[in-house]
Amino acid sequence: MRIDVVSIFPSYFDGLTLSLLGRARDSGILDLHVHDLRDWTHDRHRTVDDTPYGGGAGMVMKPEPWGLALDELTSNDTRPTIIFPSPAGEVFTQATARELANREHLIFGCGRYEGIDERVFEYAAALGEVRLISLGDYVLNGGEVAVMAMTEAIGRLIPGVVGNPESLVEESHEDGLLEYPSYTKPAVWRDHEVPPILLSGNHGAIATWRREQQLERTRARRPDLLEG
Ligand SMILES: NC(=S)c1ccno1
Repeated sequence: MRIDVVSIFPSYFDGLTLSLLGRARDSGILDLHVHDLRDWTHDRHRTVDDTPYGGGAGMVMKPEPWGLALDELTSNDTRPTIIFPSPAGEVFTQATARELANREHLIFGCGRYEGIDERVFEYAAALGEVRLISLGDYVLNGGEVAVMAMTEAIGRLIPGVVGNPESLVEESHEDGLLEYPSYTKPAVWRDHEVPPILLSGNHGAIATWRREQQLERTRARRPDLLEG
């Protein structure tokens, strides 16, 4: 999979050289490129924003640099998926991550200021599948943090990125429930004991207990996941 990220703060993504995704990039499993939107400006000040038509506070990202960036980044392929993090977008879930992990080419566009000129999304629709996606109902200062989160959630699902694919199965949201609690040595820590069932060696009983824990935690913390 190829991922292109466009931002006015490309150094935000230095963290994507570390750990699993860093190793996936080094091995060629993940072909990730981070770009500075200002590289597609042509004025002395490398301007990417201007005042909003209709008035209002703040600045809006100009369409021209985005148009040039998208033209260049989509020139070699069929129809990439072009994702813009936005509090006005669909909510990102594990199902979204699984869906997008099957794409060949993702382009992430990080908005800043009061957002990107709406015509960029209209223009991009002719170049690929456009998705406005939100991490949740809150506002960030820009899309970079959201792209870091989405890139990790998607990247870890790409075959070969995580050493043991089994570890991807029993995770929160993989089966629509929250994951069960995990424990490791010592069996007693500061008078806190590991649940005895986990020391029993009875794998059937352990599996049943873990499922019960998943349901109990989901009912308590995320009852919405059990509706419908
Ligand atoms: N909630 C999201 S993803 C966002 C992006 C920018 N501001 O909020």
